[in-house]
Amino acid sequence: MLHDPNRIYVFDTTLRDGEQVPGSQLTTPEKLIIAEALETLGVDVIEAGFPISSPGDFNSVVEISKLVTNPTVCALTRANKGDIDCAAEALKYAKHPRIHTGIGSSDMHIKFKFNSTREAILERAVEAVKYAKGFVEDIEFYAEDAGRADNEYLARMIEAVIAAGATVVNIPDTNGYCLPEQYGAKIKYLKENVKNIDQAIISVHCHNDLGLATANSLAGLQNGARQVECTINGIGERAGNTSLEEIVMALKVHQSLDLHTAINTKQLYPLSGMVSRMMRMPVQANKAIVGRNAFAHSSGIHQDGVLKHRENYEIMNPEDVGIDQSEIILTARSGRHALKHHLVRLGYAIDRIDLDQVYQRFLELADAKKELKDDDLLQLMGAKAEENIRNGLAISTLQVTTGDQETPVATIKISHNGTDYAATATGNGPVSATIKAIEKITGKHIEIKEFNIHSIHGGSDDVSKVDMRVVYEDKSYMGYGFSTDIVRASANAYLDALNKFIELETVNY
Ligand SMILES: CC(=O)SCCNC(=O)CCNC(=O)[C@H](O)C(C)(C)COP(=O)(O)OP(=O)(O)OC[C@H]1O[C@@H](n2cnc3c(N)ncnc32)[C@H](O)[C@@H]1OP(=O)(O)O
Ligand SMILES: CC(C)C(=O)C(=O)O
Repeated sequence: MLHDPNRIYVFDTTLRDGEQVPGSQLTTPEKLIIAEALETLGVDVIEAGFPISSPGDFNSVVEISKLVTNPTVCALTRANKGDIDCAAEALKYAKHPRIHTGIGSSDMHIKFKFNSTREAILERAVEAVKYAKGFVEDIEFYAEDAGRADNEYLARMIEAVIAAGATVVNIPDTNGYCLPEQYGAKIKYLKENVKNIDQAIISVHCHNDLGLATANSLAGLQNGARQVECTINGIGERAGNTSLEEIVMALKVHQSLDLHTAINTKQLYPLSGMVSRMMRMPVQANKAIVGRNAFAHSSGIHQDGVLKHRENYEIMNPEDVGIDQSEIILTARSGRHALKHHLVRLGYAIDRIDLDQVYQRFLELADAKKELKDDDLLQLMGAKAEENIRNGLAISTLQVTTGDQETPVATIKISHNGTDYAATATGNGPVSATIKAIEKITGKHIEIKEFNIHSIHGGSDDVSKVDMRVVYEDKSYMGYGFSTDIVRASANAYLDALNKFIELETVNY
């Protein structure tokens, strides 16, 4: 029945089981956006809803059926005629419709949910499949709570529903009860003991109550299941479902399993963000594959390892899941390699930096601030330029007079190797006077190509950040400066750029 015996069909139930999460209900237009993205992702089946549950859900199944082309559109029902009639009606525009019907299979459910017997429930299961078969060809049967069901009874039920026309048989671990070995053994048992099992695809549908949903689904696939039911970000009833991104990437990373899906993995991260925003379900930072920290390294030994060879600490390429690149986060646990990496990225000539000196001051700031961003580093480098950058130029004093009735004049003292060098210049404003005074000291013609002033937090007493791009001998250099005084911030930015290229022996004092 399957063309490729190693192909795993991905059945996405974000819009049905995922949407059962309290507070995550979606409108039909929102569901359509997600359904379209799921089609682009390459899922094989979209479980679009439970049509009998509400007019809104019915309408969503209708609209998704009209919208998508390639994936099968599936609608959930209980094992009764009313639900099945309603699902069939909702699916009437689907190019590939599937009805997903079923009933409890564990003694717990049979006794305490249905107050019934094994035989009576088996009969209802068969009747439901036969009835659904009257509407569509593709019928999936779910044996709810199969994780806790007796295997021998479960096998009888599965054999009977396949004989009645089920094309897919879903073996849900509804309560996330099983251990991977137990769940794998259950699928193996069905493969070996259901006579007509080759006439249907076995599907795994695992919940995450013990954090084992992905492991259990994998165990099921390794034992012969060929469809996996999952949700984006693993959302779903209680602790959630198998996470689509985890199962897909586990199969991709472990090529030796020789099982593959048709998922375009580069869509995983963008879709995770879309679902999280629309369903108001934040993704935990350490969530595998799509969490904020999944490709972020913050401790020095790991950062050094990643910078030397990414695979030292990454088993996947972030680009494969749609994340641009791994991140090296600067914290007090970072080492010199990570610090150096960021300084080089920001344009500092590392051979001119006293790294040990900068590192000590970096640690003090990181202990206080937890995580350092680019602006923190730039400020750190600008604040004590002379100590940070070997033979760097730094402002000792700056005196500026300006006003609308007088020509702006700047007198600046720049220190170098413990000696101050002074110059005075006029300009058409206080910044231009200051830059000209610095030019007099260096004796270089340096063109300023870009010059931006930002306030960091807002407010007139704020710290200003200046970024400046200068060109010298046909090369561009960025400089950054910080100060509560915008003239001084501008001078700091200019000197920061100069410190990246100017040869100090040639400075014209
Ligand atoms: C494991 C899962 O995730 S299953 C899917 C769960 N999702 C949902 O329940 C969301 C949608 N549900 C709903 O909108 C509503 O529960 C409805 C419309 C389905 C039913 O609403 P109500 O008719 O008011 O019944 P209610 O939900 O209170 O109780 C469920 C009834 O369905 C029966 N039932 C439960 N599962 C099945 C089944 N698979 N097949 C047949 N009957 C079932 C229960 O025994 C109970 O019947 P009873 O009234 O004879 O005791
Ligand atoms: C309806 C079935 C497939 C289900 O969601 C479960 O058993 O968890």
